[in-house]
Parts: sequence; C-alpha cells; structure tokens
Amino acid sequence: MSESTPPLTRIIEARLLEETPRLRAEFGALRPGHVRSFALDDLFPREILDAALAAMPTLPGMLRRANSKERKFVCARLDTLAGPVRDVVLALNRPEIAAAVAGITGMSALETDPQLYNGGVTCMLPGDFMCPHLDNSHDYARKRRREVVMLTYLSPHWREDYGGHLMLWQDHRKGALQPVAYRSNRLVVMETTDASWHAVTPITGPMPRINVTTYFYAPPAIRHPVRLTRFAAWPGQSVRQAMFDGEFALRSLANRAGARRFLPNRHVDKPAVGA
Ligand SMILES: O=C(O)CCC(=O)C(=O)O
Ligand SMILES: [Fe+2]
Repeated sequence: MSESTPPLTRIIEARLLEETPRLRAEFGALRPGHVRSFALDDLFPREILDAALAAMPTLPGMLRRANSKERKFVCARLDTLAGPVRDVVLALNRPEIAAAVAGITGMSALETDPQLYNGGVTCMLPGDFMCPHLDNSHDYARKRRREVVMLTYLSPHWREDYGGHLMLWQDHRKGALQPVAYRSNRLVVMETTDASWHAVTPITGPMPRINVTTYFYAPPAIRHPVRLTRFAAWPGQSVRQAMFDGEFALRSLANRAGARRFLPNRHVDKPAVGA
C-alpha cells in the first residue's frame, strides 16, 4: 500500500483482506458449469454510503440505454460526477483493490483501467432489466483481456422482492442458474469468461437500483481473441433469441470490417484517473 492510497481505498482493501479466506472459498476453483463469483457485504461505513447516495447524478445527466436487450442509465463521464460519487468510483478502481481481488480469485495479476471503459455509475429504474449476456472481453484499446467485473451495489433498503438480482449461468441454454441477490452496500466480483452469462432481473420495486461497475484486466502479454458484448433472450423466448443472434452477427461483421474506427466512442473523452 503506497502513501498516495486514498483513505476510502484503504477501507475497501481492509474489508477484502479481512474476509479473504471466506471469499476465496466462495469464489472457488474452476468447475464445469459454474461461474465463479463472490459477494462481500457491509463494504462502506454508513456515512460514506449516505454521502455517495446523496450526491448521485440526476437522470438527465446520464445516458439512457433502452432497447429490447437492456434498459438502464449509465454515466460515461467521470468529470461530471459529484465529489463523493467520484471518490467511490476512483477508490474502487485502484491497484490495491485489484491486488486484493487477485489474492482472492487466484489470478496472478490484475490491472486497473485508467479509462474506466464501460465502467462507472449505472442506474436502473422500475421496469429496467438486462437480458442474459456476455460482456465484451477487452479494454478499449483491445490490448488487455477483462478478467473480472466488480459490481458495487449501493441503493439503500433494497428488498428481495424488488427484483434487480444478478443471475449467472455458465451456459445460458444448459447450465444451472446461480442467483446473486442485489443488496445495499454489497460488492460482487464475477469472472468474465467466454461462458460467464449473466443478467439483471427486472426491477419490480419502487426505487432506482444503483451500481458502480469496475473492471480488472490481465496484463497485455496474455493474448485472447476479442469477443463483443453478446445478448441472449431469457429461456423460452425463441423469437427474441433469433433477433439477438441476427443483431450479433451483423455487429460482428461490422467489427471485422473495421466499422469501429468510424463510430464515436463515448468513453475516451473521460479524463484519466488521477488527472
Ligand atoms: O448491475 C449488475 O448487477 C450487472 C451489470 C452488468 O452485467 C453489465 O453492466 O454488463
Ligand atoms: Fe454484464
């Protein structure tokens, strides 16, 4: 831990380190048909959580993604976040936290992403959801493979019957479902492999579901084919499945043809961490 470690990072790191043996057992070893994950509760002291919740961006300041695959608000610009929220985002995206997560998951080295590509604050409203999907596999430059996603759940007083739970499947068509409950002040780490399908069940409660997303990456020397984000329908929805498969095939084709170079990127305009 260096001199410049933010105090909030020290708090999160301490929580991870004090529960490492339990979390290591929960994450477990590679097993066919299983997505490895762990959940850590009571992450932040009450006053830090309250300050962050009170300073959340308003919905007009966020970007709406609403289609048949997902419905959510995301904040793509770190510099628009109020201090207490930015502090939380930055405290999580630190090498000390990546190292603690590496110690739990057994991954040899995990790196942070100064661009916070696809990361930051997400807000889902009643009725919002994310269909089963595989996240895309790399950082923005496609130099480093994503190893884990870290989800920090913040909304207070969440009840089980409010929905918004994370569902994991090793293979969305065959594997057994592994539910991970959305709970206030809970941190969830999940491996991001070619088979770690996951979804967020529709929000049925009366309040927004707030989450901070952080990704950790393997060092660039570890090569792996690029995978784009891929959605699947909920089991039994065959028409929607065909639609999603068609859309994925088109997107993959456009990607191979190099279309990405001509598309605007909503993430690179974020200031680097510490800048
Ligand atoms: O919010 C969650 O629990 C998961 C979010 C997710 O899977 C994503 O943003 O790709
Ligand atoms: Fe995801």
